[in-house]
Amino acid sequence: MKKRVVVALGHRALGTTLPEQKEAVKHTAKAIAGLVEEGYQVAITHSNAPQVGMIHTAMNEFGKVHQDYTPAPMSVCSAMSQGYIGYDLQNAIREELLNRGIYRTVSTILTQVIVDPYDEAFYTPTKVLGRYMTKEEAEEEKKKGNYVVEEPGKGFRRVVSAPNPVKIVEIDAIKTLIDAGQLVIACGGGGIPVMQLDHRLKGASAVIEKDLAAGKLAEEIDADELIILTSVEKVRINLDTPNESEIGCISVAEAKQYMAEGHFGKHNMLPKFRASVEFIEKREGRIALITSLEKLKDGLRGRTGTIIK
Ligand SMILES: Nc1ncnc2c1ncn2[C@@H]1O[C@H](COP(=O)(O)OP(=O)(O)O)[C@@H](O)[C@H]1O
Ligand SMILES: NC(=O)OP(=O)(O)O
Repeated sequence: MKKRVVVALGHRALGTTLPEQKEAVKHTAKAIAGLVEEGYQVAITHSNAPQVGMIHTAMNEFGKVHQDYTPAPMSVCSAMSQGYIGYDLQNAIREELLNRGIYRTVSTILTQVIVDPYDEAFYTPTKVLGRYMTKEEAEEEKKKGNYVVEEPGKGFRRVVSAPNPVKIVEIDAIKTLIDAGQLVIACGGGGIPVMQLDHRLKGASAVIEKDLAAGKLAEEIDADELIILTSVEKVRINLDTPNESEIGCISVAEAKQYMAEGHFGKHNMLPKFRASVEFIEKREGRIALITSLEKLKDGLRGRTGTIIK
């Protein structure tokens, strides 16, 4: 039977601006096409923090100049980021597959992810987004009820909540496409965060960690492997200390120990570890691989990367 994998693409796989993205996805598509050639069933998810910040700025700041342009909440900006990224990514993968003589439909599913309105994250927004602002602009944001944080020497930035993903709304559509052997891009940017109010889904002002959503997706489609492609070949412990060292192949128990010891940042490596551990613990035989796009092939063969099993 074909191995089923979820690939979570980080910042490096996408770039930020449109010209950067157009170039980056060509490179990314080669890695994904390589997986397809090797016979993997692939579902893809991706980062969106730089893009959603850019879209949010565009939507909300042009309103000051053009009065007909109404502001868009974060959830709508998340939806736009899925389209903005998915469009280029799906076409780049489709093209790369065709170059290799493989015809396969690649679709982006606009995906909503339910979050808990009482999630602790809503009380303490910590996920940094968007451009740097001046002190005056930051004060304006605060008056609107938004949260900002100062990065010393650089300026102020918006911070939003990063609640846990609870349920993927469009999971049946995603499963149907995967079961049909098609490639799916889903839960982009962690999914559009929504709160369930009876039959209604209401957008939440938040951005879900894409690694946690990738883990949830991997669990829901019963994947065999969770592959998190970031900008480093291996995760490190004791970062920026004389004892810094790379993590190779480890057990879930070791991964948990490193998490408990506080080796990882709340919004970079910790979600990758949390997603991996939760995914692996649910079924025997699963693997999580954290490595760079360039090292994917070697990582799959167990030759490099941080591997948790
Ligand atoms: N413990 C760590 N080991 C390796 N890299 C780390 C660690 N902590 C932070 N980083 C940094 O985190 C970055 C990747 O995080 P991030 O950019 O948030 O992920 P993503 O690739 O998913 O977008 C790397 O570029 C690396 O410099
Ligand atoms: N949604 C999300 O986690 O995006 P980043 O990976 O860009 O932070």
